[in-house]
Amino acid sequence: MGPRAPVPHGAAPTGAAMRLIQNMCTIAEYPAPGSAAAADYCLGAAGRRLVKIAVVGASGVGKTALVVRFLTKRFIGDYERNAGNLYTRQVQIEGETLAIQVQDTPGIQVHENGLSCNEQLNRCIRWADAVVIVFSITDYKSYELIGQLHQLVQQLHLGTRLPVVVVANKADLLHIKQVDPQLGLQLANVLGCSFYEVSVSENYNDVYNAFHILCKEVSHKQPPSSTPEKRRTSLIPRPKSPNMQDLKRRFKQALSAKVRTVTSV
Ligand SMILES: Nc1nc2c(ncn2[C@@H]2O[C@H](COP(=O)(O)OP(=O)(O)OP(=O)(O)O)[C@@H](O)[C@H]2O)c(=O)[nH]1
Repeated sequence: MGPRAPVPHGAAPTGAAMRLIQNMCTIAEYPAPGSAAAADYCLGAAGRRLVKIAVVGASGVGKTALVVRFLTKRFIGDYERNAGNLYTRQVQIEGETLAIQVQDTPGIQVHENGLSCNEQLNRCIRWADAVVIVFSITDYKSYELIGQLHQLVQQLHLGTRLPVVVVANKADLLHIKQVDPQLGLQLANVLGCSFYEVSVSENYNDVYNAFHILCKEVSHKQPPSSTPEKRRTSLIPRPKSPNMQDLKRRFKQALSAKVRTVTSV
């Protein structure tokens, strides 16, 4: 068995989930921006391009289950309430291996006067290259939150169109459905987001596809030429072009020396 994942402060996935996920830390443990450790995080040992994804949504919609399913292909039914863990894995996108980091975020509570958006959530969204907004088809309030969360993403990324996918989870619980997944699709279309209806408990492929499409969108937005490897090669100094004046002068000197030698014979 590999090394145990560090146990984060506060609540976390159950022991079973923890043992499945090797490469994990909490937001608090994330290296400070600009530090050497952060640079390692950004590229990984192999210098791969990095895609950072934040998973947001109301409490209990299945965010942790979704992330764990994506990372391990397993559904682990029971999680303690989440304090915000960061997970990493690699994915193949169009022949390129990308390092991806997935940030699970604490569930949002809805109050009469709006969202309880703490600074931790804002920080996660600011940090992300792409966002998964999750709602549950068994919870109408979680559906109503989508618009506000999308707005928050836009506010925190002014001037950029961040790739966002809306995920309607718990598709297996049709008997207690409160939201028709069609509504989710319509809203996603209006917001210009991709949409997936999934059952984290019953299907891995849909979960994988939702993350895959985000990675693809991000990778298209960050052309490979911006990778540090490429930038490094462009920093290698080009040989200086020969100075023509200098060459001419030296040629003349050599010529006159030869003439002198010939005349002295
Ligand atoms: N039937 C069913 N249950 C699910 C599905 N996805 C998640 N669950 C269950 O829903 C409950 C909540 O899942 P979590 O992953 O903890 O939800 P969360 O959004 O991370 O919750 P917070 O940590 O409070 O934000 C758990 O009991 C899961 O087993 C699903 O697709 N189908």
